[in-house]
Amino acid sequence: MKYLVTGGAGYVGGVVAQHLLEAGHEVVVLDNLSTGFREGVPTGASFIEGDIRDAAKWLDSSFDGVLHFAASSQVGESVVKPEKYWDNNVGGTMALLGAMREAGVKKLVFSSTAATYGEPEEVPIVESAPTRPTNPYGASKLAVDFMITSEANAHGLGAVSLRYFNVAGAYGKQGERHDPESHLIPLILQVAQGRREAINVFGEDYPTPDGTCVRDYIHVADLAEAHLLALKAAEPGEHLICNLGNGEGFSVRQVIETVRQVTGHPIPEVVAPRRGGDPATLVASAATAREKLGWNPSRTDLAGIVADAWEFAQSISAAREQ
Ligand SMILES: O=c1ccn([C@@H]2O[C@H](COP(=O)(O)OP(=O)(O)O[C@H]3O[C@H](CO)[C@H](O)[C@H](O)[C@H]3O)[C@@H](O)[C@H]2O)c(=O)[nH]1
Repeated sequence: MKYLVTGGAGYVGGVVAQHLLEAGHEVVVLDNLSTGFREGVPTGASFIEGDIRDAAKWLDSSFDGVLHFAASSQVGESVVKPEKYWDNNVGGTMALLGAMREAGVKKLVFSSTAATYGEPEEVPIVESAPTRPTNPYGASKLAVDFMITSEANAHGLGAVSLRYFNVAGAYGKQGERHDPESHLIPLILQVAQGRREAINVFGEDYPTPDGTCVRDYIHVADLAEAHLLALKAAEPGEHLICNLGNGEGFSVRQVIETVRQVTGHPIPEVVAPRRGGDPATLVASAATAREKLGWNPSRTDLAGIVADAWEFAQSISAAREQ
């Protein structure tokens, strides 16, 4: 099959593109390199440097489906620059859906997020939980989910939205890196590398066992496998929404301790004020993904996830020093 992967020069999109190639598919990556890296596009994929708003230039009936990752995805930035999120995530996806309709491409897998739920009433979170996003990033992704449902109902699109919890780890040459770095595991690894003195713990007075925020960390390769299963499960005229997480929560302090064990570095920590908009606990129920996609994550051990992230962090530092 031939698939368009938007955002395929980014972390998750690149890993999914790699999995598609390994499964024998033809892959065309469309990425404007605003946050992605050209070298992250897997070998064997064709690459178009371009914007999703112009997808109609390249999308034609030779494609069997689209996997859509291209988006702005920084929660903090979305609060100060909401217009960027409505424009890129909502406007961009509207253009992409229009191009798909014109070209007769009827299958879509969309990268949605746990941020669509906001502060949950109950954990683990099921897909029928209330969606009350606490920031424009989550709101823009929720708006896209609604857009996709209506496209499926009106025009027969077969779609699956995958709501990711905290994606981590690495696969092949793709790992997590942002500029500036803002995510917990890569930041702690920078401390282990001596590039940062200490890790800030954003709040230790949450209603959790050790007072720090609890998240559900999922290996990027397990996440990628769900996308290939979603392509098989997508049915014309239907929009399926599935959470992707391991169903087990780890606190910020547990993650720091795991990084100490994996890297052998002491990792000093500094308690800092809470970060705005952080829910105390986000843990997925992935029962829908297991039942409807046949998904069965196998890399659920946090130390293993951190070890893969550590190997990637070391490889990019070695490349930087050359
Ligand atoms: O220096 C840091 C960085 C993070 N944290 C804490 O570590 C946890 C994880 O933070 P991340 O920034 O790594 O991840 P988030 O849970 O905030 O974000 C994830 O979930 C969001 C939705 O809520 C978005 O989908 C986002 O892209 C995704 O990475 C949070 O409690 C955060 O407060 C710290 O204590 N110190």
